[in-house]
Amino acid sequence: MPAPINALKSALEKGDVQSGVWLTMANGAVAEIAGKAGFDWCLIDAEHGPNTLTSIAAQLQALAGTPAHAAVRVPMGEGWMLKQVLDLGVQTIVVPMVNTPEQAAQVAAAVRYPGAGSRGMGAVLARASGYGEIVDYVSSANDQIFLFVQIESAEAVANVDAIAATPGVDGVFVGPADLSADMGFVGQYDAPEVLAAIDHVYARAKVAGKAIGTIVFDESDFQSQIDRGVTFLGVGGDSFVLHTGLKALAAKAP
Ligand SMILES: O=C(O)C(=O)C[C@H](O)[C@@H](O)CO
Repeated sequence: MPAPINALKSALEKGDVQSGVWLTMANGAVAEIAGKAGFDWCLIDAEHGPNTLTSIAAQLQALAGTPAHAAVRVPMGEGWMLKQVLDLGVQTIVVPMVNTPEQAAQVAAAVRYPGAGSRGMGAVLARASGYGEIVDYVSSANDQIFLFVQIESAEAVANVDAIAATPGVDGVFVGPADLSADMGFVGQYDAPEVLAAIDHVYARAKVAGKAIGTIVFDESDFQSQIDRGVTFLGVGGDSFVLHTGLKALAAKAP
């Protein structure tokens, strides 16, 4: 029995748009609600969400019972973090702050077993292999990994060709908030210089044949992102929806 097919990877490789939501509340019930809401994927954010391996595991178990594909963003591209998250069974990984091809190569190696990387062996006892049920996990896991590296600094933009060309990098994900801040336009996601940099990243990712991801919060931006080549489209976050939804409800309360 091989590793499960990564349906999100299959869809992205066909160029299908896959939209999803950021999960930052570290809560299994929230993950379950989001997973059943109709999104193609839910991303458990361990960079800006208060997530631990325990809360990530709980959300993965919750999402397993829903149609949504589970992705995880690790806090940084550290091999030990990636190993632990992969052993939980995650197959789609987003790594923030990848600025150089050397960093891209390091994280690409960390998420795949020898032959294509340096991922440590341990899954036979882990959730990833069904605690040993998936006897061919190690020999089949590499092909089901989808790695997004985040382009979210001026340095990363300057290095985008080399980063995108890195073997094992499957997609580039633009972080508008950090990119605009690093470029000197804090909070100004629509500054012309920022938009030009993002367009450059998108164009170079297309040349490299890699998937493009980003996250926007205004539904009026969704189609333009898709028109520009984004297929892994974040459309919002759990806490933001809860905040705005509860405020709207409170406004109606007698
Ligand atoms: O820099 C960004 O923008 C991202 O990487 C996405 C944010 O971290 C996410 O919290 C949505 O704003």
